Amino acid sequence: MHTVEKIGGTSMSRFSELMDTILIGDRKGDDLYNRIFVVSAYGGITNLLLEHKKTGEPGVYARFANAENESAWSEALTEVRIKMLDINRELFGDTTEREEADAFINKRIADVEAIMSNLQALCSYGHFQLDDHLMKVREMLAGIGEAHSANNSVIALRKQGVNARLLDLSGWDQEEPLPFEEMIESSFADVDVSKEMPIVTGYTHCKEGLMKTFDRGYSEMTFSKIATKTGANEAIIHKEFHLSTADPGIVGLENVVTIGRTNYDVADQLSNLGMEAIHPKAAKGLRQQEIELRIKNAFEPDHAGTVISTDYCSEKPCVEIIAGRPNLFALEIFDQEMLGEARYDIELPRLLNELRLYVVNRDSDANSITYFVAGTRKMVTRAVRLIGQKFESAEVELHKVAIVSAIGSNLKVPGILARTVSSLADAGISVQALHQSMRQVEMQCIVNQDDYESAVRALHHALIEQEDHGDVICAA
Ligand SMILES: Nc1ncnc2c1ncn2[C@@H]1O[C@H](COP(=O)(O)OP(=O)(O)O)[C@@H](O)[C@H]1O
Ligand SMILES: N[C@@H](CC(=O)OP(=O)(O)O)C(=O)O
Repeated sequence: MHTVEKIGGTSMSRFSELMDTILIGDRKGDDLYNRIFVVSAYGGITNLLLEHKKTGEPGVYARFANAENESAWSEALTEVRIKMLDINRELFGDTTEREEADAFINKRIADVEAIMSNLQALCSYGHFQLDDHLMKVREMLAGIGEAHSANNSVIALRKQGVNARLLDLSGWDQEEPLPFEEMIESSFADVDVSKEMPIVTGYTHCKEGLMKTFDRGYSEMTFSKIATKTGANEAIIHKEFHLSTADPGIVGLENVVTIGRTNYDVADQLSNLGMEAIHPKAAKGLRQQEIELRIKNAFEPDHAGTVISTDYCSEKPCVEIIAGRPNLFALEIFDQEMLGEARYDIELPRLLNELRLYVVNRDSDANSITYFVAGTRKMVTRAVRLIGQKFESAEVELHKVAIVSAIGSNLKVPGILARTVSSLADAGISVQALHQSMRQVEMQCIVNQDDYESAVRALHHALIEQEDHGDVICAA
């Protein structure tokens, strides 16, 4: 029986520590095997290759797609190359391993650069449209990030005598794309996990287009598909911290409590806020095959971590996590013609979707609707213009906001809403809007962007630190 284990990008950036914890540690001989590792690109690399996941700042792909200036994307690609070579130097120093690692990535980057230049030249002729090829470019670029980290891991592990094997699913040099499941099956066909340690790229090139169907966070799709196809005993996601009651980076490692158990419903709420405990679509396959999912701290391998299951519900009602999402835009549409008119509810989400703006939440009253969206300012400004054109009597306003949210598998705590609002008021934070749905798994407060971190700290202090949870809420 084997496990499938995903290593997130932030953890991959601390690779030498991973060698001493999850990859090798004290393991010898057979104990090293029966583990399949799926790796993400090193932290920040996919952001540079595509666009920043949270702020939307353009990377190579976004510059190429916008085609504002012909050389902007190639300068950005050079920047990524330098960054990748820096990582290689840090990992391997002046060794032959470094030469091998550098040659691999230089070749990939040179190939993709040539393809992109040729495509740009071709599309200067009116018969060829850049838009028709953008998704392929996006996939090629994304795949380089994972090929880099996976190849380096194999080089480093082999040097330590581990029989690591690179499974490059990014489709380089492949003639025809296979369907997702077939791609996984054929890649594992001749792998003996009891004697080899597969290091698999988080990006899978496939007919359906992993990027098109799942977009960012795709490595979790590869991970869950491998777990279900190979019949894993357990699926494990390794992260930089334990899944905690709040971001340790904001409230301080000494104030957070580790979450021992939670359910997929809570994980979905976290993912909506951009903290991907697990990609919601990745969770589905694992759930259906009843494969247990565990989130672990990559640097504390002996800790049981967090087990996510379908039916867990905290016995005692309590807030389990304070999560949130900064850098959102509130797009407020006021129109007295709106009363009793369903057109707005139908057309506005469609327009936002076409502009690839992610709607985190919405609220409405008799004559206004506000969407809380994530995306670039450029796209949001475009949305404002298009809404104005479509609904002539509408007045559209934009505000920079953040969402802070209290989440729990059993949130039916008496008076919780009042405690939440008064803790923010006591911290001098003005609440711009408040959401709680009848299912009571989450309570969201909209605050000004500048108040984001202090709001997370105030809620964590009031709703979690006051409770006596010890080190772990419900140890796994
Ligand atoms: N509730 C939380 N528990 C643990 N980490 C959190 C939490 N909320 C936010 N974080 C932050 O998430 C970061 C990891 O981000 P993520 O994108 O999930 O990483 P990865 O690269 O491993 O996929 C950590 O550095 C941590 O600061
Ligand atoms: N590196 C990719 C894929 C991924 O899933 O990354 P991470 O595991 O670091 O969230 C991204 O940023 O989208």
